[in-house]
Amino acid sequence: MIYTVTFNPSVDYVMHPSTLDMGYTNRSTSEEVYAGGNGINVSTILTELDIDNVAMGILGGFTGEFVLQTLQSQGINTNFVFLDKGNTRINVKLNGIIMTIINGMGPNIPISKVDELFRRIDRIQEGSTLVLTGSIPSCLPEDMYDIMMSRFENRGIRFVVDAPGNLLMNALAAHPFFIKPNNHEVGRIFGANPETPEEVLPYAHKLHEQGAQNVLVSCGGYGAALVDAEGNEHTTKVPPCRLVNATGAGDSMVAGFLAALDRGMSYGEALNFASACGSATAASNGLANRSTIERFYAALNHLLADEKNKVGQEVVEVVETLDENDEDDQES
Ligand SMILES: Nc1ncnc2c1ncn2[C@@H]1O[C@H](COP(=O)(O)OP(=O)(O)OP(=O)(O)O)[C@@H](O)[C@H]1O
Ligand SMILES: O=P(O)(O)OC[C@@]1(O)O[C@H](CO)[C@@H](O)[C@@H]1O
Repeated sequence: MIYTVTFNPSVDYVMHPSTLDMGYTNRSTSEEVYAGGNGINVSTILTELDIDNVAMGILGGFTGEFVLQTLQSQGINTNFVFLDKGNTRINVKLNGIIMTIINGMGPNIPISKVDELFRRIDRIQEGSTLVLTGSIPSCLPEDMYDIMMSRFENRGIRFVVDAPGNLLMNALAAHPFFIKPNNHEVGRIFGANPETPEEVLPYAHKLHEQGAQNVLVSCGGYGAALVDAEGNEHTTKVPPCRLVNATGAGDSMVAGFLAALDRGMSYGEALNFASACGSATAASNGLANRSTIERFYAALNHLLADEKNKVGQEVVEVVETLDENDEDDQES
């Protein structure tokens, strides 16, 4: 069973302003509201792919109720601790000419609620996977993931960590099963500026040597690279597509990689499937649905096969058809 943990979930409020002038009233042409937060996004995609999982974390107030109800209406298994006071944050995504994001700080979380969450995690079985992903609210210790991995080590639990900077680096000593930084995060860690999958590979090897088993580095529209648990390297691409909203694209990759391994795919195939999940979300309003993921996976396999065979045109046609089908999906 896979368990995701989200310490600071959110209501993701996406607005589509045609202007964004500071100091003036700007108006949005449409809005969407989603249950968000990294672990919650991972659980949403896992559920979409029929992989058993439970979303855990801490919720509060009317916004917390919205998140819980949304997840339950999507058939996602939940196990959240509820705060006595304070509201789950609202993260505003201004999807205009350039995406501008304002993420809330989130409520104050008393340590008693963290203890309650830990007691629930204590009950998970040997062989489970625990996904620790996203930022930690400033009211909690910065080394929270470290604390958790120490508490739950020697219990036969696989850890997945997708977190920025020190949160990630501190976690390496506990040999997480899988980490997924993006190319910018890797660049900040090593004082470099890698952009492409080929450029991130040397840094992925370093993170592998420092303790992480599988290191998947996403590179936005360039694709992604993987140094797997055996130290073998793989790279992948994304099918050409129109970027709609990349919020949750990284989380979709985390879910896709775990789902693929669960289905018995090889590491290389799992990387391709993860990339299809990420790009399917980047090309969707909200997180991708299953049929979009499957079409993107087929398109990516076409692209990779075509590259091998040096044919090219067919891929463009497949993806153009995908774009049209996706628009149909979203309207229905
Ligand atoms: N412009 C794009 N076109 C196609 N696919 C994209 C694009 N941007 C992101 N993706 C897909 O999403 C994956 C993750 O993107 P990215 O490297 O930006 O991760 P991230 O920063 O962790 O994402 P986020 O924090 O937005 O969830 C990429 O590897 C790719 O599959
Ligand atoms: O403020 P954080 O915790 O760093 O990021 C939160 C967030 O931006 O990440 C998710 C996408 O990955 C969104 O659903 C959510 O709003």
